[in-house]
Amino acid sequence: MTITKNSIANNLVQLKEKAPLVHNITNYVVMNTTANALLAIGASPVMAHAAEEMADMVSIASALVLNIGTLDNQWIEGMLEAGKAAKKKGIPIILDPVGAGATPLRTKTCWKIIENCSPTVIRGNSSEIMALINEGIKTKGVDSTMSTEDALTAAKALALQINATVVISGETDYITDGVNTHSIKNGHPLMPKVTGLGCTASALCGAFCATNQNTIEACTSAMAIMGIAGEIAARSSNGPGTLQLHFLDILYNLSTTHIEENYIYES
Ligand SMILES: Nc1ncnc2c1ncn2[C@@H]1O[C@H](COP(=O)(O)OP(=O)(O)OP(=O)(O)O)[C@@H](O)[C@H]1O
Ligand SMILES: Cc1ncsc1CCO
Ligand SMILES: [Mg+2]
Repeated sequence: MTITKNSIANNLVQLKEKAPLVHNITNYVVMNTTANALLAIGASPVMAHAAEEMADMVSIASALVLNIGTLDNQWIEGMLEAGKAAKKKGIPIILDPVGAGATPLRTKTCWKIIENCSPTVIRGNSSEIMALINEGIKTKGVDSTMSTEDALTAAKALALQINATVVISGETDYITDGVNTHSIKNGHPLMPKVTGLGCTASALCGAFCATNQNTIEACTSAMAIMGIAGEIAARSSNGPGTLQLHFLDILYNLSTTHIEENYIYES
């Protein structure tokens, strides 16, 4: 099945109409930029991680994003509490496996979350996704050293193994449930020079999944909009600093025409 420009544009309209509350347990580096990106797209962000308030916060949220970027034991406890509550409530859970493959704690924690909370979506870069199913892969901190083409076989296997949608970001983004795969060729090489745009992509997957139960279409919409906004923002940016600012403004102002004129998709 093809995911058309029209469905991307409709998903964006639907998101803005519903303005879903997205609960994020995310890292210190990106909390501010992620919250701003969610506001710019039309969602409502909250960042909260205390285990004691997870059930209450999840009870009012429409999606949960678990990002292990600056994890510690208390945060892991909060993520598991939130994940279990979200599963019980039936809202989508997005896992961002930041730095999986860089240290054993990160890879082990991802699997603990997968086993206890069965996430709806995993969104990571190529090294992180490969490391989840191959212990031999070493991630360079939080950055990828591989192409998304290299990681696609691993992504499909992971998706089938855990019954989730897997999204790999990079020059080409792939969105797969193990059987059907969609690819987005939008984006700009300056994007990985801004920290946390991957974390933003995961949060946008959360916002789109909150308002569209077709997970693969929701994630394709999120990745297309990330890429289109990044590409347009890069046209007026001299480097990562201005790109970060322009990205937020373009995200806020993104129109159906922007999507129609720039969407680059392959199935
Ligand atoms: N070489 C590239 N060309 C075009 N777009 C890119 C490129 N690399 C990354 N992107 C885009 O940048 C965004 C972030 O993806 P990236 O793979 O850098 O995430 P990440 O490694 O998890 O980042 P972070 O950990 O800093 O959050 C995605 O929307 C992706 O499509
Ligand atoms: C740089 C960095 N380190 C831990 S989390 C993070 C943000 C991008 O993933
Ligand atoms: Mg990342």
